[in-house]
Amino acid sequence: MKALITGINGFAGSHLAEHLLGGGFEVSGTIRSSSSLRHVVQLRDMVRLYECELTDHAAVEAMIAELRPDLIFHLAAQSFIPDSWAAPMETIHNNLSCQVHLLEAMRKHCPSGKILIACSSEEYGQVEADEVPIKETNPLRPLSPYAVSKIAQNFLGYQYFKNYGLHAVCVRTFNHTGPRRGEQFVTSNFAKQIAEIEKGLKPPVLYVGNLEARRDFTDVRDVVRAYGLALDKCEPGEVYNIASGVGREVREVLNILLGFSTTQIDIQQDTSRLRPSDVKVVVGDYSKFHARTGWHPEIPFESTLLDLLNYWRGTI
Ligand SMILES: C[C@H]1O[C@H](OP(=O)(O)OP(=O)(O)OC[C@H]2O[C@@H](n3cnc4c(=O)[nH]c(N)nc43)[C@H](O)[C@@H]2O)[C@@H](O)[C@@H](O)C1=O
Repeated sequence: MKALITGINGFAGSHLAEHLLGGGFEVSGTIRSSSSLRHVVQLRDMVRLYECELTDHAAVEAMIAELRPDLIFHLAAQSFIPDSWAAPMETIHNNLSCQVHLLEAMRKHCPSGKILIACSSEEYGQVEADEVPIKETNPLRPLSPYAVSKIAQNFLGYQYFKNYGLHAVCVRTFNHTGPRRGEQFVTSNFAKQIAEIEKGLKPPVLYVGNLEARRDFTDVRDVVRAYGLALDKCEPGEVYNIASGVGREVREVLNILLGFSTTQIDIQQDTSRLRPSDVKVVVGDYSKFHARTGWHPEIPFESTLLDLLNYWRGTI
């Protein structure tokens, strides 16, 4: 069975590659010409890499026509929310053009393939206190250009299923983390700062943004397992939450990470890390996905954070 991962050198993409290789899949993945390959370097001999700019429709069509994958895991995206306020059109254009190019190429060259579209809990946006934990049926009230782009990706999957019968499954993944998480995201950013302070590479001050936001974190290794199950067992045209069901304040995340270190560290708010709007509470209900697949997150959050901190301790 041939699987294609867009953004294989990314955080989730590299973990998914390892998971699928373990399951006996023939794995290919897209990278950009500027990619460093650092997350897939150890897999170089086991995966086939396509240098393919997904915003280029001819390049995508040529790749899909050649490979004709059975499964596509579409993970590549501009995924850092603050960047979407700084450059909204870039996020919208990037996330939508990649999606349309893949769906069009599939329709022509591998119409019986399956595609997983990595969408986001950000689609729910403004969530009221009585709507938590959030179900897939919750209204979508997006609060960032990124959220709007993910809603559009989500509905493109639905539209291609309805129009052409393409097997498109959308997952709304809540926050996830673990080793290799990009350093701009909160868990990784705090962990990297701690590792730098421990090594004396920066003064003992850890900068933070809004510590009051409550988020639902899952280990990336549980998330990629869910992605495999989604294409194996879920209904096309449908959307599924992937979450842990547990909400934690960012302050709690910080305290867990600090608890792994014996170094004395001061905390300081950096106002440039605050956002034009930050959803207060995001906690997901994953019962629809569980009913279909039997999936539960398995890795304790503390282990995830320790693995992440140790990743930075070994990287910098
Ligand atoms: C589901 C969703 O998940 C991710 O988006 P995100 O939630 O924006 O992730 P994050 O790690 O940047 O922020 C989480 C929370 O943490 C707060 N926060 C406090 N202090 C800092 C801080 O210093 N840095 C950052 N980055 N955040 C901070 C920040 O204000 C926010 O409330 C992406 O995968 C996205 O693609 C996606 O789909």
